[in-house]
Amino acid sequence: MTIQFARADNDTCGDATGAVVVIDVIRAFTTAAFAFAAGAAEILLVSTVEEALALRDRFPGSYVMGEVDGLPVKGFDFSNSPGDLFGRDFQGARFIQRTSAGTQGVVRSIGAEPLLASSFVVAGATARFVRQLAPECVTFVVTGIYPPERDGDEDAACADYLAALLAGDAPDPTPFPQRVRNSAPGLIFADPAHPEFPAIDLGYATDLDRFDFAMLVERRDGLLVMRPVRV
Ligand SMILES: O=C(O)[C@H](CS(=O)(=O)O)OP(=O)(O)O
Ligand SMILES: [Mg+2]
Repeated sequence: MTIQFARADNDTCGDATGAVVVIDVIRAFTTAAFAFAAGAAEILLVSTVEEALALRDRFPGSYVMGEVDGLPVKGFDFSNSPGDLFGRDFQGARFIQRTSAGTQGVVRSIGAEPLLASSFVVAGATARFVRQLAPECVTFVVTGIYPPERDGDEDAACADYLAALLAGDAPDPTPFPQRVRNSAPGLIFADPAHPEFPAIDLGYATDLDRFDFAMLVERRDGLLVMRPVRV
C-alpha cells in the first residue's frame, strides 16, 4: 500500500479533502488523549470560549477544558493540561475543548473525511487506524504554526513519525521527543521561569504510543464529536 502525504496548517487545512490528521502535540491532543484514557466518552471540539460555555449549559454534567494564550480560562473546569487530568476518573464523561491551535485546526478542516486528531501519545494507534482505511492520500495539519513566528516542529515531528509508520517503516523513536523539546513551546514548557507552563506536560507530550486508541472526529447535529477508537 502506497500512501501520498500532504501538509497543511490552520490557514490552509480548509482546502484539504479525504483523510486528514490534525496534529497538536503541545498540548491539545495530548490533553484530549489523557481525558479519554481517564474514561471520557467523547469530546466536543469548538473554536471559541463562548461556544464551549454554551455547550456546557446545553449538556449538563459535561466538563469544559482548554486555554487562551496557553493559560487557564475563567469559568472552565480544566486547563489544556494532561497533568490536570492524569490519575482522575472521568468514566463516561463528556468534555468540551477549546484551544488556540489544536481545536481550531479541527474546526477549519471542513473538507476532511475521515477526520482524526493526533499527537505522539496516540500516534501508533492513529497510524494503525488510518492504514486499515487504506486512503490514497493523508493530509497532516501542523497546527503549531501559530502564532505565525512558530514553525510548529513539535507537530511536524509527529507528522514525520506518522508518515513513517504509515509507510510501514519502524522508525527509530529517539529523535522525535528531542524535536518536541527543542520546539518553541517545548523550550517554554521546560523553562522553570514559566511555571504556568508545567514541565510535566512536556513529559506526557513526548511519551510515544502511550495509548492504544486513535481519536476519530465525526460531525453530528452540527457538532464536532471526537471519540476514542481502539485499534
Ligand atoms: O495550551 C497550549 O499548549 C497551546 C497554547 S498556544 O497555542 O501556544 O497559545 O494551545 P494548543 O491549541 O494546545 O496548541
Ligand atoms: Mg500546539
